[in-house]
Amino acid sequence: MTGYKVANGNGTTNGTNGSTNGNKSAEYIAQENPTMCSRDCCSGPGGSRKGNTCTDKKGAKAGSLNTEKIIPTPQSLLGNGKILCEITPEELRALRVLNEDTYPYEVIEEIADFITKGSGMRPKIGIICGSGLGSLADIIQDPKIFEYEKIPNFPVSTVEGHAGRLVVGTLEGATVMAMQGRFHFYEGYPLAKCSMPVRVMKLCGVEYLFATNAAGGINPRFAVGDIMLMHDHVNMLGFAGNSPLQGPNDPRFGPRFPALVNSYNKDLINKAIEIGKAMGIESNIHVGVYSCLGGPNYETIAELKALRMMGVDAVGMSTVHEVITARHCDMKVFAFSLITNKCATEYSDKKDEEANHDEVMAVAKNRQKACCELVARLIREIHSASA
Ligand SMILES: O=P(O)(O)O[C@H]1O[C@H](CO)[C@@H](O)[C@H]1O
Ligand SMILES: Nc1nc2[nH]cnc2c(=O)[nH]1
Repeated sequence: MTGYKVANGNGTTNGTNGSTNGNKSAEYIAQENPTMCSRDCCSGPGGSRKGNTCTDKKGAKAGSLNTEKIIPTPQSLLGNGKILCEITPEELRALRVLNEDTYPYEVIEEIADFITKGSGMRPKIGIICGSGLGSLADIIQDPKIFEYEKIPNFPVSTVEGHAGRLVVGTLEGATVMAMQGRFHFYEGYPLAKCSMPVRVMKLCGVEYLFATNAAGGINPRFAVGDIMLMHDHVNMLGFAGNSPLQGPNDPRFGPRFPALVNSYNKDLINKAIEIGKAMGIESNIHVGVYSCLGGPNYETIAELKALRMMGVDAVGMSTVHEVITARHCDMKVFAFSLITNKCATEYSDKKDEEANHDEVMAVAKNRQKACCELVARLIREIHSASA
């Protein structure tokens, strides 16, 4: 039998070993001493059935605190403390993984195997396409396409401008895999889940992460359509105590306390500057600091002023946790922001100074050619240097 326990009073399940005796049904075993009564139990905390006297001490104690907590399994379904669920062990495992904030090494390995076997490739470069920058994956040759929903244990994209496909193939001779759609914290995914695909990339064989994003320009020298090569970041979600590396550390990925100085590869930044010159867009290329906020709302003027004072040049809602995860597992990182809007740092009633996602997408579409060329040329350099 499974050893899965029904709620511990706040509605969470404690999965330990997912094995069963092979029956179609998996058995849930009710906790012996539930800390709370269910709706159907009594008139104690969470209980609604009149005249049913509960003798549970914990329930009574919680009642005196007047807290309204409910375990999600109705008492009436528990029978002898057991309920039978018509789900297979595989479904049970998938449910567990989808509800978890962390992905065990073995699950990441399974996803990576699915991709390498399905594509017949071990890509060396991983690309994450920012909002409206999905065309970075369209230039991949001989693409093998994996819809996110068909990849086992993979989240799905929910944001416009993020198609939700993984594209594996070659670009300028190098083997690459590109995420046409990333996962954001504001979609409801924990940070570890948002950046889980970076670990998949690592186990597929990826050595270089190219992370791209659409961002608001705070530096007054930046114009809409400019490209900011990231040389550092300010992790606002980290300031708030949130990290993709929270929880038990698996040393097969990296150390418990990774250093993040020099996270953004200087050689790649310098090469990109050279490429920008060769493309004739050097005045549109900057090097700067990106900051990630949780979103989905854009920033207030006071927040933008504060970010500017902190030395931030561009602001978005992504990338930082992906970079942290990539550095943790020792990948080389190149990242850039396409400046899709200028962030106002003075109060104004002008509606056109407010950021909006349609504008973000439109600018990204306009500048996709330059972004694609920059990425392709840099990949060519990496590939020819290693050949
Ligand atoms: O960072 P990417 O995914 O490029 O998208 C940016 O653009 C969206 C807001 O317009 C947010 O998701 C923000 O993070
Ligand atoms: N947080 C944030 N994300 C963005 N993505 C594109 N533009 C912006 C912006 O102005 N702020």
